[in-house]
Amino acid sequence: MTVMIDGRGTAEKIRSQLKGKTEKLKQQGLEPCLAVVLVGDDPASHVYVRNKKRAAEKIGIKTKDITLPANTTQAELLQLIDELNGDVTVHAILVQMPLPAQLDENAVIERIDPKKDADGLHPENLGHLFMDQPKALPCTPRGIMVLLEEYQIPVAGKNVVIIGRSNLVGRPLAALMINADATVTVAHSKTKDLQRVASQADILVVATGRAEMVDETYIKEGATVIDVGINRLANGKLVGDVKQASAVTKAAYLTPVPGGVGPMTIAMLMQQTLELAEKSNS
Ligand SMILES: Nc1nc2c(c(=O)[nH]1)N[C@@H](CN(C=O)c1ccc(C(=O)N[C@@H](CCC(=O)O)C(=O)O)cc1)CN2
Repeated sequence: MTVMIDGRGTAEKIRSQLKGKTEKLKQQGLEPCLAVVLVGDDPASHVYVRNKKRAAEKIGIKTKDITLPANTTQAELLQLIDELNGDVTVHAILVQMPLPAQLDENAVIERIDPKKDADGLHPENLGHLFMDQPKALPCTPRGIMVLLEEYQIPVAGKNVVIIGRSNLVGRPLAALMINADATVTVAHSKTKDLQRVASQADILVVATGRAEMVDETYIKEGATVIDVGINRLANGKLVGDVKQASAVTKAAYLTPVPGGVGPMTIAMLMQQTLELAEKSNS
């Protein structure tokens, strides 16, 4: 029988621990503050940002909300980031992705002070991760590692296959897995015989952005399957990149969608905000 990995419950547990940590910081005179920058009208981004602000509020983290129109220029956004970098009351900065097409995401991420990089996506922080000396970490990959730890799923010596090579998930997760002594394969749209590659995995992470693409033919008997996808179907139903009903015939562990990796991304963002605030004080 497949164990469904409860990301929502794990995130809730982490959030309640973070609440205590926030209270302690406040007693020391430090009020942790996360700046949340949202540009444009992408409906999913609005939902995620709202959920992030709610999570912060529940924990006691202050947010500074900046919503900009879809026609914001690169110069305007960079100027805003410069202001947030220089604002001593802001400890962490998050720019919600994706940005409208006229904006250069990499240049925006690079402008954020690495010491205020809530998403852990600045090249300096990715460099520290690749050197196995992590500082701020990308939130979704970090959340996946915490879930594996929580369910005592060993990583060292295991074959890990990650389908997807994005800067947000695939690439940093590969580094985290290598640092945890896994043998890692990163597969992508040009990978030949993907089913054969995927079915070698003890831990299969799917981040393709293609609804229910992966079924039991990609999965080794007894594997752990981590579904990073979030796709809204025409009928409004939310599904992952893994066909869950098919995956349960093979997987020993599986993350659901919703309620798996997504809530962990937000919990890790909160944890990182507190860590950055704490470090700003030392
Ligand atoms: N700056 C960033 N942008 C984006 C990131 C990121 O980590 N940093 N990741 C994704 C979106 N994302 C966070 O921003 C995110 C996506 C989904 C969830 C989540 O909790 N999903 C729920 C379902 C929510 C729904 O009803 O739609 C779930 O899976 O249970 C959290 C965060 C791209 N952009």
